[in-house]
Parts: sequence; C-alpha cells; structure tokens
Amino acid sequence: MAWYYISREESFSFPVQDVRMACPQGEMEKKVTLLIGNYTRDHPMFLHLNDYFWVKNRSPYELPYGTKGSEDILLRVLAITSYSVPESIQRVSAGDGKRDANGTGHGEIGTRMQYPLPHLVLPPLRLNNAPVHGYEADVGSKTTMRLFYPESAHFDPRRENNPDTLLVLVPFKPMDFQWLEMILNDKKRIRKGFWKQPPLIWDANPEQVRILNPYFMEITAAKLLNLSMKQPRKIKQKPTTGLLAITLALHFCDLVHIAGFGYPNSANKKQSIHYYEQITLKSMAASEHNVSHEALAIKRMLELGVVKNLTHF
Ligand SMILES: CC(=O)N[C@H]1[C@H]([C@H](O)[C@H](O)CO)O[C@](OP(=O)(O)OC[C@H]2O[C@@H](n3ccc(N)nc3=O)[C@H](O)[C@@H]2O)(C(=O)O)C[C@@H]1O
Ligand SMILES: CO[C@@H]1[C@H](O)[C@@H](O)[C@H](O[C@H]2[C@H](O)[C@@H](NC(C)=O)[C@H](OCc3ccccc3)O[C@@H]2CO)O[C@@H]1CO
Repeated sequence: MAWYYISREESFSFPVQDVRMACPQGEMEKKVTLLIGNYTRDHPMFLHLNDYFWVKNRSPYELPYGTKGSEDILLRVLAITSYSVPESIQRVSAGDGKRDANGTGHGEIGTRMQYPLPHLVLPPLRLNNAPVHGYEADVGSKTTMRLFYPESAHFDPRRENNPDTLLVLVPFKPMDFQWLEMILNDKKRIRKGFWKQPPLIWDANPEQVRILNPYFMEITAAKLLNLSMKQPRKIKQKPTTGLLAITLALHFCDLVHIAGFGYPNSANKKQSIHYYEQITLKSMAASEHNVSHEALAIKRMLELGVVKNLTHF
C-alpha cells in the first residue's frame, strides 16, 4: 500500500509504503541491533558545551572517532555555537513518537510527505556542498540539516540552505574546529592544514551551527565497516559522509529513506557521480574511502528493511 503526500512545490513521485505497516513500534530498533551490536539510542546528536567545562568521561579516541586531545578548542567553539536545538529536531532526538527521516545522499531529494499523526518528519538531511539553488525541481528546497566539514562547506551557505537549516560540522581533524573558531570569531585566518581551501568568509549564523557527536563516526567505522579505530598510518580508511548520515538517521528515526546513493561500476570512467558537477569516480582516488565495502553495508540495510531507497542503487 502506498501512503504518501508530496506537495506540488516539492514534486517528486516515488511510492512510500504506509509507515504504520512498514514500521511497528520497536521493530526498527530490533532490526538495527542486528546490524549494529550494542545499538543504543542514548547518545546525543551534537556535542554540548556543558560536557567540556569539566570532562568527566574522556573520549578514548582522537578525531574523527572521538574528541581526545581537542577538549580545549571544543570548549571555545561550543561556547560560540551553544544554542538550543530547534523544537522539531529536539523531539526527534528525545525519542518522542515515531520518527521518519529522509537521510539522503549527495543527490538528496527534498520531499514533504505527510503521515498520520503521531509522526515526526525530518526531511531532508543534505551533505557537503550539494546545491539546491537551480535544482529545486529534482532535489526540493527544504534542508533540515546539512552535514559538512570545512573543505566541503558551501561558499554561499545562505543561498543553498534555509534560514533555519542546521549546519552540522562533522569534525575530521583538529583544524576543523580551528576553522570554525576563525570564521565565527573573525580571527586571523590560517590557510595551512586543509587538504582543500575552505571558505575564509562564511556567512552563516552561529545559531545555526552545531558539531556532530563523533560517536556516530565511530559506530559507522567500527560497526558498519569493521574498521579498526587504531589504523596503521599506511592503511587509512574512513567512512563517507553519506554512510555516516545513514548511521546517524538510524539512531534517531524509525524510518529512513535514502536517495542519490550508489556509485557507478569502477570500470565506468565517464559517468558523473554528482547531479551538480561533471566529476567521475576518479576524483575519489585519494579519498580514503572504500565504496564497494560501503555498498555492501547499504545493501544489507536495504535487505533488512531499515533503510528504503528512493532512487536506483
Ligand atoms: C574529491 C573528494 O575528496 N571527494 C569527496 C567529497 C568532497 O570532499 C565533497 O563533495 C566536497 O567537495 O565528499 C564525499 O562525498 P560527496 O560529497 O561526493 O557525496 C556525499 C555522499 O553521498 C554518497 N554518494 C555520493 C555520490 C554517489 N554517486 N554515490 C553516493 O553514494 C556518499 O555516501 C557520499 O559520502 C564525502 O564527504 O563523503 C566523498 C568524496 O570522496
Ligand atoms: C569524509 O572524508 C572527506 C572526503 O571524502 C575525503 O576525500 C577527504 O580526504 C582527504 C583527507 O582527509 C586528507 N587527510 C588529512 C589528514 O587532511 C588527505 O590529505 C592529503 C592531502 C594533503 C594536502 C593536500 C592534498 C591532499 O586528503 C584527502 C583528500 O584527497 O577527507 C574529507 C574529510 O576531511
């Protein structure tokens, strides 16, 4: 049975199953436990200032899997970004009622679906610098949260987001916190330490900015990709932001739709991997990701039914 509503403004036709049938209470948690050992929904989505005044439980890992060694800079950046979480997201992260998210890949489709109450809909979560402006007909215009790191921050955040979009920094290295501090406190810019030049002027409201809890990166790496947290320098590998976003959504939502995920075959040297620019898989050569390994993880999620795909995979 299809149960969906899509507004004219955000038209994109795909069938969405009746979530009441697809997702009885607690069912999602049982399924996700098969995927993620010790699965718990107890971890906060964002880092909080209070936890850094006096660090009681020191993280065992450094970035990107923990905050070990970054406590001082975190205290400073959290002091400038400590605003309350919007009501809609607060209810999702507090576990109130059934939750549905369009946790989506680079080609995220923005949809506004309506379900019978009580449903909290959190659509959609976008990644990196994926644009909206000029692509609204295909990807929609609403962005609830955007995950990014300095090198993937959009140079014009106001154009590509809504005034209330939460801009969620995914920290990979201590310089990522330094960038945020420089930008938001208008301190002297440092250009070194980034693998690509991030914005030096970034017109975003600090009230919109949050820092993602690295716990979700740890779980993505350790549980979904079986990566060691202590990798020898030579075999560096890390999850993509997309897989991280799916993991995050699985911790806060009872139904997760993904769109735009899936890379072309490695022999396919011509197919573009983004809807907004002509770049191929080759661009990812130095990216430290294992996309075929990730594809297996996503296939397993689709098989288990914890994630629904809105596009071709
Ligand atoms: C050159 C390079 O480093 N490219 C990386 C880019 C780049 O840094 C940003 O776009 C900013 O320019 O970022 C990445 O990812 P990227 O920004 O390309 O895409 C976001 C996420 O969508 C999923 N994806 C994307 C394209 C595609 N054809 N299939 C997919 O499944 C992936 O899960 C991906 O994570 C990243 O952050 O993970 C991973 C990419 O490797
Ligand atoms: C989710 O990862 C993001 C992106 O998908 C990756 O491609 C990117 O990988 C970069 C990696 O993080 C860089 N490592 C460090 C420690 O900064 C690596 O650095 C090598 C380098 C240095 C200077 C100039 C060019 C390259 O470069 C990788 C990209 O080629 O990481 C993203 C998260 O930051």
